[in-house]
Amino acid sequence: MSENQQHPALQVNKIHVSYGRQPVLKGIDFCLEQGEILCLLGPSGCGKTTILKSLAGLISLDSGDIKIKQQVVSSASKQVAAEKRNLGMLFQDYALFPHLTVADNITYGLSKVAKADKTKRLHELLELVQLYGQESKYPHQLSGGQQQRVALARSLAYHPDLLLLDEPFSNIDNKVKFELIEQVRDIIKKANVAAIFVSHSKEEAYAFADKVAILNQGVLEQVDAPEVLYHAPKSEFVAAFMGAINKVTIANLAPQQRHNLKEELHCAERVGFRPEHIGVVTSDAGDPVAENQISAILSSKRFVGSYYQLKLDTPYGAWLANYANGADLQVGQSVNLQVDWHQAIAL
Ligand SMILES: Nc1ncnc2c1ncn2[C@@H]1O[C@H](COP(=O)(O)OP(=O)(O)OP(=O)(O)O)[C@@H](O)[C@H]1O
Repeated sequence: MSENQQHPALQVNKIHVSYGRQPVLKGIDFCLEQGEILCLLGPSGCGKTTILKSLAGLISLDSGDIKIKQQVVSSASKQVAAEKRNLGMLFQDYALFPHLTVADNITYGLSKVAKADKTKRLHELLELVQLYGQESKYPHQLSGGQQQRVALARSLAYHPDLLLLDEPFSNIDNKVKFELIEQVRDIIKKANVAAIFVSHSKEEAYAFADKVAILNQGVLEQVDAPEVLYHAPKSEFVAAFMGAINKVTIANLAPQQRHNLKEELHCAERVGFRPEHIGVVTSDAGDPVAENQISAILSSKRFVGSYYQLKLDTPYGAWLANYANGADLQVGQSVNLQVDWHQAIAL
């Protein structure tokens, strides 16, 4: 095993950061392997940009430390200058030089490299970001996605140890965004560089990141693969942040519902389940309710494309359900619900 594979590319150890007397990061702790992509995700003001600035060396720490490739770059007593951290950066506005060609933009940071090596690296990078043949063009002659790939090639030019991406897809048209995300992900994987990505969008995080770190008011709630965050959130905040969730207090559940819960949930106080885990059975008012079903009234419905999102008044409160045949349902009608309790999670 090589040196790089044995040690994480990045270690963030219990960092605390304040602006004046206001604590903003409260003990953030995570690691990243070489070639791994982590997304920082959370509501506005939770501290995503502050983490990125701490990694970039633009903000000093109150305590804790940051190591890049085993070297401490930030601690309460040490601050390696931003330009000495060997970081690549990619921002939402590409920040390409409009008067320079693609080739000159890409090699901008390689001024101290010998000409032959620079040309070799340029060709490798053009190949990597699939812009061969475009090297003499100027930024305004390229699409937004192509410009972002030029910016990415520039940020990878000097083999950074860590790539920082600050909302790089937010200015890209939705129609081509996910294609670009896939391309950028492929490029980062080929370059085998560790990358930290800040985003507001769950969908971008799902498509781009290997792991997602969910932040809440300066605290890291959970770091996991997107599927784990969605299906096995460790807190109610993460559960709700990752998508709609129906909540129930177990003590209120009828015994025939409660006994379908997984055994390990029997000692939880509250459980939640996703709207896709409710089956909807239409019924006529007055029809008997089957033992495993719950009767409810449809309070609203919303067409969201491949299904309808139903809002239901149930004996346990308002729930959401996803239902394909929503066109046939009338607001105000009674329906019976069958919850897949096996999918419920502790909150
Ligand atoms: N220079 C500053 N001085 C004082 N407080 C600041 C400063 N920059 C940010 N903050 C505060 O620190 C907290 C975290 O801000 P930060 O920009 O890291 O959040 P964020 O998660 O990136 O937010 P957004 O998603 O809106 O960009 C917020 O409460 C913000 O108001």
